[in-house]
Amino acid sequence: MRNKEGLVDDLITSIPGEWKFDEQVSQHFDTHVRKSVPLYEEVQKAVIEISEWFIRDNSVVYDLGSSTGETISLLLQKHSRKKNVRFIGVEESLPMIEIARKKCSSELVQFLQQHIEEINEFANIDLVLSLYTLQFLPLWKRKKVLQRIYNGLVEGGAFIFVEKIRAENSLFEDIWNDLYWDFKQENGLNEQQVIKKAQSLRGVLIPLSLTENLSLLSDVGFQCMDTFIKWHNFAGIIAVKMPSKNDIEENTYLNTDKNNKIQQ
Ligand SMILES: C[S@@+](CC[C@H](N)C(=O)[O-])C[C@H]1O[C@@H](n2cnc3c(N)ncnc32)[C@H](O)[C@@H]1O
Repeated sequence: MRNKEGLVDDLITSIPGEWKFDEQVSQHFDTHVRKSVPLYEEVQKAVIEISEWFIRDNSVVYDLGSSTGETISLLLQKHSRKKNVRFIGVEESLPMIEIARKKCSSELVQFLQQHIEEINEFANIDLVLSLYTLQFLPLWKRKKVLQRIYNGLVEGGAFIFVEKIRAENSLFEDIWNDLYWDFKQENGLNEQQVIKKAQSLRGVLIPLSLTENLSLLSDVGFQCMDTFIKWHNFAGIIAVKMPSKNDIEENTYLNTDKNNKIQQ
């Protein structure tokens, strides 16, 4: 049975270790993701709500791994009254982008068919999102991408990402996995499909624990982070770029200078 193609959902097939977001997956992605990712809609809703704190007129927003454009279409609606907010979806799969372009037809939205790790520089960004996507990057690329995100954010800008995670302890790893498989079956996937999907993701989806994700963020410079959602082996994290110490010192100096002038 090894290396045999099998159904991972009623209309999606895959081979062990070869999960891909190809034409077939893209066509059925919006239904498949709701069957296989817990709290998918609640997470979208939470991210859209949090975005209010970071998006204003003229903001630039990136969605890394934008798939069928679900998040960007919700952001477009939410911020429609603001002026000139630009949304950039980065996505390697062309079939995904074709669906996303139909869902989000607005001159404010741009979808780039590109590998996230090939974006060498982000600049002056207010908000970067990456939902269920960094987990697909090999570990050695993940930190580089996070560093570029941190460098490209304006001070006060945020990075929000959601990932499948490993438990901190093997006891919980067992419980979370069993509950996750129950969740999938309660949503209509059968046992064979659940096993086939797990096989197809081998070596493709590489989760880190919550602590490992937080320490990667801290390694690249983020000092202000929190978890905004957690369901067993899934977590949503927000990290905000704070002004650097040098900038604070510079501001203090400027303020002191200003104060001196006022006193003179
Ligand atoms: C699970 S889906 C993301 C779901 C989407 N963010 C949402 O909330 O509906 C992962 C997406 O990331 C894309 N992707 C994976 N690795 C990528 C990479 N290195 N560069 C660009 N896109 C990537 C896949 O093609 C896929 O569409």
